[in-house]
Amino acid sequence: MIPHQSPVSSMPVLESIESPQTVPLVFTDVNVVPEHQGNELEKSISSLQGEVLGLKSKLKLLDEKRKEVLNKIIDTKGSIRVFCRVRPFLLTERRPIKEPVSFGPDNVVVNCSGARKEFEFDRVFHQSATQEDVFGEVKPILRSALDGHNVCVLAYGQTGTGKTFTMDGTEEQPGLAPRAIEELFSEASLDHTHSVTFTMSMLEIYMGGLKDLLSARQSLRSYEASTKCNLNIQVDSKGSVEIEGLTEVEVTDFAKARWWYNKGRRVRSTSWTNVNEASSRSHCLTRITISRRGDAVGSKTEVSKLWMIDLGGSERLLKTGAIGRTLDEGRAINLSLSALGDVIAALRRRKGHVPYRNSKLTQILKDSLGTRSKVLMLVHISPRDEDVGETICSLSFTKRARAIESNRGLITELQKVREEKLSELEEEMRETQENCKKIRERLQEAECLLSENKKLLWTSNDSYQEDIENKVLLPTDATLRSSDKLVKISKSSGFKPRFMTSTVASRQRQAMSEKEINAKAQSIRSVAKNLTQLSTSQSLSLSDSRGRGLLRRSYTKPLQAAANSATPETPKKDIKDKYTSLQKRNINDASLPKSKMVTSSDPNVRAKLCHHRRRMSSLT
Ligand SMILES: Nc1ncnc2c1ncn2[C@@H]1O[C@H](COP(=O)(O)OP(=O)(O)OP(=O)(O)O)[C@@H](O)[C@H]1O
Repeated sequence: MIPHQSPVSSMPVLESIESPQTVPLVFTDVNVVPEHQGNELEKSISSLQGEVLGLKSKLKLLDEKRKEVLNKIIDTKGSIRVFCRVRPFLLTERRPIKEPVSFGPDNVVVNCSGARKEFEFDRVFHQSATQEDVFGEVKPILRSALDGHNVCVLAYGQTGTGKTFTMDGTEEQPGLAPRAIEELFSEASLDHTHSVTFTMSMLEIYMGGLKDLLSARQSLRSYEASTKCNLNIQVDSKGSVEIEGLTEVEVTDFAKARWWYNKGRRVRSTSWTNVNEASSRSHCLTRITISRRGDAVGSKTEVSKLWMIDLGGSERLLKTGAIGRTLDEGRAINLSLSALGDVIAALRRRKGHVPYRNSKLTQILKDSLGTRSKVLMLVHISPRDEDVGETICSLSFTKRARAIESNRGLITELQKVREEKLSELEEEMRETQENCKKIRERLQEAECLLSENKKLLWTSNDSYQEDIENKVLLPTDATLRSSDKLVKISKSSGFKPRFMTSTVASRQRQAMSEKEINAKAQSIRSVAKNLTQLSTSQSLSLSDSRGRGLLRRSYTKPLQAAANSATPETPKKDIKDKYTSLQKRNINDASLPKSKMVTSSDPNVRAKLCHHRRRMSSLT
């Protein structure tokens, strides 16, 4: 392995041959990179390349292991996990003397008309639980999505119990969806063996129809627009579900994803009900499609989906005071929730026939609610005594889902074995992740060093080539004095290896281009000077960025001063006259390149000139 040192510092030989004189001396080459250095660089590069390859394959193996262990953990815990979140009392709500709902870490007890009902969950989030606490439980399942599994996170519950709060959150307390998207990007950025891309879609199931929330048409925010949506649900031969015509946007970073997500949320249908001021009247589905491809040649692309679903409120229609369309919306929501319950019940009984076709919701989720996928359901309940009836309904619904993987029937002995297995797996997972982290860090270092060394080698080869081409061979003391082609230079004179300094040819080229720039800048200056006296609304374009740089340096202050002095009191006619005469001069000035001609915001004038869009202010 190559020692960790910067490429420039990989020249200890220079230090060791210091002269014993009072002024310490170091030596460097003049004409060419010493052969031994070039060889060292090449050796270092090939060794680093080997190391990078080795680390990548190690990382791949560890990643496979991590995937396997995570899968085992999720399977042991249950591929359908059900959590319960209890909403805190709102400021407007009266707190009862005896609260009807009490909870432990993994159970909820509801007291209703003297009867006591108990429900078990994988975890219960109390009123004081933060968004971060909830996200902590969702995180591992996101890793599964990146590993190629379809994942479904569903927020279920009565209207006004906090489903939207959990999924979307607020600016200060972001919910699961934005946190999950951010986590996906951060995890993907750590993956050195795969390239990962994300696309995003959002849709709403409203009154039994599908509404594309990211479509340009939806900005109309009208009901009519939604009914015009024509999205068909298709299932391919592999059982993968696709929605024909659904807008899918590629999101390259978290900021973009967040922007699209907020756009979709704004379009969602909400209306006022007795229970919630901005009640969601539909199921809102956000889909992140993850495409993951290995770096190795011939690697296949794995595609998986992460669904984040804010279900419409399950509700007793009379209680919400719904009439007219709101009543219809409530009915549609309840129908599809009941279809979802049926699907889950069928999966639980492992029945051959699963009634996916009974609602759009279950049709869409067909490939994400099955055996190979991971499901996380968050049931939301209200702490109020007025809501006890709905609370029991919601808890009973999720009890069906949980029963698919329920451990209730297991005897204590078996449960103990399961717990032990889980803690072993979790320990294995921690170790694997730790190893992955170490290898990733070393890989990053090696890749960085490799690219620096390559750059160095490339620069030195390039300089060498230039010198040969121009037949410039400087006679030096060094060539005479030393067989290893070194020359004395003072240490204090800012030592640089030969291959890091400019060559004669490049210096000549630089001098020539500077001359050219100066000439161009001279003509530009005269134009700019006149121009700034006119108006700041007029524009100038320079095709030569180097000239622009020069102009910027020399004219920043005068231009600003001129712009400031071009006060609103300056008579417009005067400006126009001056400007027109200047234009005539410039148009006739053949020496002035077209791209440097002056243009005006006046359309009549502009027609005669080149099309320049850059504003004067952009040059300052
Ligand atoms: N955990 C919580 N902490 C603080 N406020 C909450 C919490 N959960 C919900 N709320 C508040 O309760 C109100 C209702 O929540 P939200 O709109 O999320 O309910 P919902 O279940 O999505 O309702 P609907 O089904 O009608 O859309 C909101 O004002 C929300 O801010």
